[in-house]
Amino acid sequence: MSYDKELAAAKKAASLAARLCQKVQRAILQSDVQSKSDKSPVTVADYGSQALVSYALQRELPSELFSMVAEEDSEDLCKDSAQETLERITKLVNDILASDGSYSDSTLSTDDVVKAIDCGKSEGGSQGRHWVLDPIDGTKGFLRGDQYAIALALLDEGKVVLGVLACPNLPLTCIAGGSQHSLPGEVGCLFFSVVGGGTYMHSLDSSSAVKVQVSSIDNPEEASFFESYEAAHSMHDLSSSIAKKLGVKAPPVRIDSQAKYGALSRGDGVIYLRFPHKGYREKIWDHAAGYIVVAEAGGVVTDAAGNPLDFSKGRYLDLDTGIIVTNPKLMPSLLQAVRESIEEKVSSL
Ligand SMILES: Nc1ncnc2c1ncn2[C@@H]1O[C@H](COP(=O)(O)O)[C@@H](OP(=O)(O)O)[C@H]1O
Ligand SMILES: [Mg+2]
Ligand SMILES: [Mg+2]
Ligand SMILES: [Mg+2]
Repeated sequence: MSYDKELAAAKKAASLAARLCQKVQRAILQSDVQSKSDKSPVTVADYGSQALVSYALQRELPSELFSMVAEEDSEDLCKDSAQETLERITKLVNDILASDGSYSDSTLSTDDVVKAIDCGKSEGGSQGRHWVLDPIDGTKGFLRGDQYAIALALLDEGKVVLGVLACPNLPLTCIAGGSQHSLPGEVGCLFFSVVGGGTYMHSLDSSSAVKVQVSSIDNPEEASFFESYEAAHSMHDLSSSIAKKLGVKAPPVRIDSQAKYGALSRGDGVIYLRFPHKGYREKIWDHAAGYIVVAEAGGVVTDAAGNPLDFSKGRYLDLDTGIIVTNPKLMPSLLQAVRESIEEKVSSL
């Protein structure tokens, strides 16, 4: 099956959203940031990005039934106290569309923006097609001026068939061994994959793509690994014990967001370890696009027990303890190190 028009629509939608995020990140205001009910941050750019992607996908693919599973909703925006914020988001969305020259026949009202955001309330599942969107993955990184991603994927009958990952602050050249702060040189990458078609990357400012592949390193001593910058999102002590067992020598490369999947897909590092603290449930939008970008570049993504990720169960991923990513050669020894480290952690409690 061809997903050409869906891919073109997804790339356009994610690129527009990336432009909005870049504009906000350059001049973030205190009033642009709110706290959600789970205490996590959300900004005008998260909402604006979600509205833009939703709107652009529906304009680009008018004949398709539209279903989207996305992180944000308009509940907090529809409170009286948020009217100004909603107006600011609406202006941002219209400004980006105007500067791009897209859809010049229409200007969005605040109601249109709320509707576009709330198109993301689908439950997903194993039947039909569903877009999966994280409008800003790594909002904490975005607020620090570090890495973040606009992550958009398409589920078809429960399988991820397409993914686009826009990473506005990711250098075009290798980041392993360095920090996530932008090195001199060009930043802003867009990764895209369609099932069976490989993974490609280009600069956010051009469309000339190169095919990327995960690293083929099979000696852990030469491997470097990625993990969350935020210790609250992943247990750094557990990943350190796994890395030690494997014989990894390099220190962890800590960066925010699914930019980790993008960087791994082009061989910047060989391993990504994610072990949330007890009780956390992973959402599909935090992994769908990253998963296919890595899988189509030849990598393997599983839970801590080695099971493939199942995106067909609704808004959450049901999985065993954590997510691990590497190339096929390293996976068996990584799984063993994970198993042993988890057993040691459990027996020390
Ligand atoms: N306690 C927690 N444990 C694990 N992940 C968490 C978490 N709290 C938030 N997250 C998720 O971690 C994502 C960021 O991942 P990373 O640590 O790789 O940058 C967040 O995405 P958002 O920024 O889209 O909300 C959020 O979904
Ligand atoms: Mg969030
Ligand atoms: Mg996220
Ligand atoms: Mg997000």
